[in-house]
Amino acid sequence: MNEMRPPVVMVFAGHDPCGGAGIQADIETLTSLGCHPCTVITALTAQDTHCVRDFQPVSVTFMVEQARAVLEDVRVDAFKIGMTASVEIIEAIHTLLQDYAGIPVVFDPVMAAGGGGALSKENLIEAFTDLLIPVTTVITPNSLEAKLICSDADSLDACAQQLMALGAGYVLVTGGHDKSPEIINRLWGHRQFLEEYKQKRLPGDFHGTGCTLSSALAGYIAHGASVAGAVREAQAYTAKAIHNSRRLGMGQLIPDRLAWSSKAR
Ligand SMILES: Nc1ncnc2c1ncn2[C@@H]1O[C@H](COP(=O)(O)OP(=O)(O)O)[C@@H](O)[C@H]1O
Ligand SMILES: Cc1ncc(COP(=O)(O)O)c(N)n1
Repeated sequence: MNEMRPPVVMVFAGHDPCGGAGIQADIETLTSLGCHPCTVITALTAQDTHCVRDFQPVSVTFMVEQARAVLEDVRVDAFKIGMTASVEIIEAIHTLLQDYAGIPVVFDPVMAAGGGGALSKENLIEAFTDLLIPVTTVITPNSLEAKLICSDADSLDACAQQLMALGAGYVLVTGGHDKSPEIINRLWGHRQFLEEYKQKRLPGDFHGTGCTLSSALAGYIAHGASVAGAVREAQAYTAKAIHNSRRLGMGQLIPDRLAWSSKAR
């Protein structure tokens, strides 16, 4: 037996059968960073490398049963929340997290797929703001999600301040959707702007980049990194996965999240 215990991250997320986003992206990312993912499926989706065709949330009772079974057995070092699909599922995750306060929570407020297609049939914003953001350590909206959640804010800074006032410890707004030649990600924490990260935009459209970045962030935090340190490392990890993306279908490219750990590539 190996006595070394890897950091454990419990992920709440949906399944993407093309393997580019969702729970598979989370498993690949966390595993290649030396963490052990415990995965609670919130929804099944029918999607390809282009877009989402449909999805079905899982039974809430059964989702809670999945999570409780693991939480009563395994010590978890961080939570990551991705696709939540319904208000009912958000309520259940909120109730679960109440019993595990103090464990860092990385929340990627997924509402739609990057390539197109809703990943919820109802408006989740009120449930996000009332139930998940107050228990979040780091929220990772892309700039569109930040503006949707904070619809009355007139700048990204105002969005971030609003998210922190709701209870998020840190806000990382990602700029993958901005279409500028340079991608700018911005980090706020402790009610103030902390840092801006610029990187060259690689040509192409990529599937599951937000899932990869937020899982990597949860992984580094589970390893004990500070939030600012984890943000830097997670961006480097994501950049490498995107740089090594492969064309598997006719739509978006799929980042190679194993490129990090494999010397053969
Ligand atoms: N074309 C790209 N070139 C380089 N990095 C990218 C590219 N697209 C995304 N990324 C990286 O992945 C991160 C997350 O992607 P983004 O599209 O912002 O999130 P989401 O998938 O949640 O919409 C970006 O902040 C950036 O660091
Ligand atoms: C099951 C699932 N979860 C999340 C996303 C969003 O992915 P992205 O990282 O491209 O925003 C997705 N397309 N499918």
